[in-house]
Amino acid sequence: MASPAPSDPVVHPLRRLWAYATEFRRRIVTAVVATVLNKLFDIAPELLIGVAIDVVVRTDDSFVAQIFGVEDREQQLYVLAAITVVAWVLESVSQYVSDRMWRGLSQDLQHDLRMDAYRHVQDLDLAWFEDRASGRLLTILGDDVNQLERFLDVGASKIVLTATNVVAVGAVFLAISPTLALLAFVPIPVIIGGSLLFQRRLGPRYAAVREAAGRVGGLLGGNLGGIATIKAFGAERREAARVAGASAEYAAANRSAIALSSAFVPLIRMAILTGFVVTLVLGGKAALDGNLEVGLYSVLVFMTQRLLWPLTELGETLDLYQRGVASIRRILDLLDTPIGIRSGGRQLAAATPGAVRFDDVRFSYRPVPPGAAGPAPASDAVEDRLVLRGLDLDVPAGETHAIVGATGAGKSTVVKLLLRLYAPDAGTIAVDGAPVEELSLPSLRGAIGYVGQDTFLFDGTVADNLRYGAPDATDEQLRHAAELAEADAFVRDLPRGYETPVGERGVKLSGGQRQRLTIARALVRDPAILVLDEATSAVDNETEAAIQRSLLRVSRERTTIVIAHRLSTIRHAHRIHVLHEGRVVESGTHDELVAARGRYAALWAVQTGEVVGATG
Ligand SMILES: Nc1ncnc2c1ncn2[C@@H]1O[C@H](COP(=O)(O)OP(=O)(O)OP(=O)(O)O)[C@@H](O)[C@H]1O
Repeated sequence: MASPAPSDPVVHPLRRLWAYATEFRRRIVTAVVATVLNKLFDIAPELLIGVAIDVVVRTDDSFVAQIFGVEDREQQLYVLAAITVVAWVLESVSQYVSDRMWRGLSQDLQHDLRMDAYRHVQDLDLAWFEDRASGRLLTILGDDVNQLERFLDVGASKIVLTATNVVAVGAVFLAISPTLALLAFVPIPVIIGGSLLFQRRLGPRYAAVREAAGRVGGLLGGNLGGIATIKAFGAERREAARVAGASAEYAAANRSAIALSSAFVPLIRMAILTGFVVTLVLGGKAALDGNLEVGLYSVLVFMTQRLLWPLTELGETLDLYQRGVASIRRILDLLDTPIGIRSGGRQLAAATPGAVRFDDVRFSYRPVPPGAAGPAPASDAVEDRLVLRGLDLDVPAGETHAIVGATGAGKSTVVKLLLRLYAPDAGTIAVDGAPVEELSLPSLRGAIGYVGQDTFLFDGTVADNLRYGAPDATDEQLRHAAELAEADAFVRDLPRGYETPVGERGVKLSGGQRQRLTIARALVRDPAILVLDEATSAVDNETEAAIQRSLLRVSRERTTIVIAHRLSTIRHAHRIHVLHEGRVVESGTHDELVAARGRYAALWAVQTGEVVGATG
């Protein structure tokens, strides 16, 4: 979609949608025109009935006789029949066009909006996601987009139909009898006012229904995801009772909304009755007194029905409108969320050497927004929250460096900054001399093979998962990477080898198997920089030793950054950096650091069993 939606929340959501939907404007206008024509042809038969009565009553002085110059009554009726057929056909054609247009629009627009919103969400910063429940996002991308679809499918055309109806029928009334028009229109403000009142009172009840539906959904999602824990703790009955409670609340909320909404149409019917009776009696008297043509009288009686009946649907239409508008606002607000981390313009060469450098990098997960820092005390608070406080790191191309430190020291944060999952508050991070923010995100992330602590696999086959970062990789390349990650042997033993489905999040594999596949997945890309964050923590000692040997081989050809708690796994690194309180406090080879008798030496002593005690 070309033009961005105006981000001013004061602008009405429909105007924002209009601004967004540049490609659809012509179709929207066509749909509106078709709907207006459809309504006009739709009320034509009532007019024609009046004209027919006019023919019967006034014969050669009739309306048809005057306009078409046909004097014979039978011929006048043929003329009328011809006009009726034409009006009927045109009504059908315009209805077809109108339906096709609105339905087509609703499909295309909902598809575009959903995809734009989804793409936008994918580009948003990780920090943004951490502040939001994924359930709410799912609601916007799912329910809200569907709500917009329903509004365009049904609501928008109903609004146009109702408006056209009031204007066209009102014009007929005014032309025939201004006094009666006034009387027939009296119920309209009552109906509209009543509808709005109903809406206002129904609104909170519908909101409660949606809220309750959200709770049921959230509970079901959480329980199905944690089914193993539920079983392990024997909590099935308790959980079933919780779901039953939430489900009953949902039903109760719905019942309360239904009780009110069911009363709407009967009440509106009373208002219509008034209008109808007034037209019937007063119009009838005028006809009897000879002040109103019989044909016109019949038109008015039919028209009152025409005018007022569609208004019974006003409540439903307003409901669709309100829900649609609320959904449009939520979707467009999401689309207007600014992207913090944008792709740069520079490309890294495919065979970039992969030197990594951090210079005086400061970072906190909760940066104080500019201008919102407030007076002096804020700076202390910010200082407290800093995870990295002036980090320097120099990893020359092709070397293997390790980062160690206590849990929570900020080791994973360092590699997340390198991947630009977050942006530093100060300092620079560069790959081969290029600041990461100047690099295109795909080329930066494409140069890094990342194996995180979270061994996330997608619901697909082993081969699908291995190809995730390199869709064009050959079977041979997959096998080679799997061999390096000590995964090939167990994959071959799986029922369908590389074509075995791994299940949602890889649940059909063991923790160690998942970990080995995530390592293989990173190696398939043959990246210039390999980042291993606790990559072997879930495998047994034997497998770990085997993976170590393979990694030693692969790390010779590329820059490797390893984060590990088990120091035995990184003792051969070119350099080891000890992270403490947001800075590198010691750097050197294993032997140098042990000899220096500092923090690293203390950690090493604990792990080799020489000393038992706390370290940090
Ligand atoms: N997304 C986040 N939002 C807020 N704070 C975070 C977030 N991720 C990490 N932190 C905090 O930042 C600090 C550093 O976390 P980090 O994951 O980098 O530590 P680590 O050294 O890798 O720890 P571990 O060895 O346990 O993996 C911790 O205090 C942690 O609580």
